[in-house]
Amino acid sequence: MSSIPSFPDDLAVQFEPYLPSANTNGFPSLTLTFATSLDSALSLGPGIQTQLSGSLTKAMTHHIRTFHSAILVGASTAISDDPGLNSRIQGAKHQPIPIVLDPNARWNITESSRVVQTAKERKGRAPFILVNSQNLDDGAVVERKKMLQNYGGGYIGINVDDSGRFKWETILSMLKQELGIESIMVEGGGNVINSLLEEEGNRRFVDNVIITIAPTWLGKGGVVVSPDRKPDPKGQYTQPRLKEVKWIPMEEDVVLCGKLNASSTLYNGP
Ligand SMILES: NC(=O)c1ccc[n+]([C@@H]2O[C@H](COP(=O)([O-])OP(=O)(O)OC[C@H]3O[C@@H](n4cnc5c(N)ncnc54)[C@H](O)[C@@H]3O)[C@@H](O)[C@H]2O)c1
Ligand SMILES: Nc1nc(=O)c(N)c(NC[C@H](O)[C@H](O)[C@H](O)COP(=O)(O)O)[nH]1
Repeated sequence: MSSIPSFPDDLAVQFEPYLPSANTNGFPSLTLTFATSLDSALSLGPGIQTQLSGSLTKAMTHHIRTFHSAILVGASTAISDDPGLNSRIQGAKHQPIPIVLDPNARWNITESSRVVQTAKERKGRAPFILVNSQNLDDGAVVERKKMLQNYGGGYIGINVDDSGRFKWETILSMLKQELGIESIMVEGGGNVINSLLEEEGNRRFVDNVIITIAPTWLGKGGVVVSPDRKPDPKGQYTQPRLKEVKWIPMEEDVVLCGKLNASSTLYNGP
């Protein structure tokens, strides 16, 4: 994996207000970062890795990774992209811990997975994979866990809810308590991003948002960012709308920065 040229200082300074800061809600600071097309697609389809960022916005992503204790993706992204989940920016001073949400232990991570190779070469950290607690004793999980522990990673069991998912509240407090994680950069995919943008118990856990918008349409069938409108018990939908918005043009892309946790706009429906 080749190294990415450093991110220019005059651009880096523009992102400072959107970097993690100590959170008052007791959870790690959460940054949502992804690249999207003009039709809100992350990729051409499930399982298809699709390059959207240009070279400068790619460098921006790797620069931002160095400010986070952890980087988090869903199992389908891990399976389709075989990601490194490290920062490949020249002179990276800090590497985030990779976290993968994989309740059903679908990801067959091996010694030759890129993230493990990266950890072996000390260019990044070994991942922690979050599985449904019931799958911790599964033979394949036990083997993979042993392999990951050699490099400082592992598997962590979490109980799932009725829909087979982890609650974000549980994920975030567990990561803080067990791994000492203070900030998390969530990169995708669609399933993970949409669930974070939906309300959980009347709240959302996203603090900062940094979205790269590329000048292209991926067409129907793509993996799209479009959360379900989940009404609260009074039937109201709280529309997530960014505050303190900044648009930063970068070569052919534009990067949208904003904050989500300030009070959101109420949408009363048609
Ligand atoms: N453009 C980008 O910035 C970007 C970023 C990441 C991924 N991608 C692309 O997105 C696609 C994958 O997205 P996707 O939506 O298919 O899958 P995903 O990566 O969001 O993974 C979904 C899986 O993650 C797990 N998961 C998610 N939320 C969970 C929760 N709350 N509790 C427990 N488990 C949970 C489940 O196993 C679920 O099936 C790929 O094509 C990938 O290349 C693009
Ligand atoms: N910023 C950005 N621009 C893109 O054009 C694109 N396709 C991604 N995709 C994100 C990516 O799919 C997941 O975050 C990875 O899976 C991480 O992969 P690496 O660690 O870089 O190897 N991200």
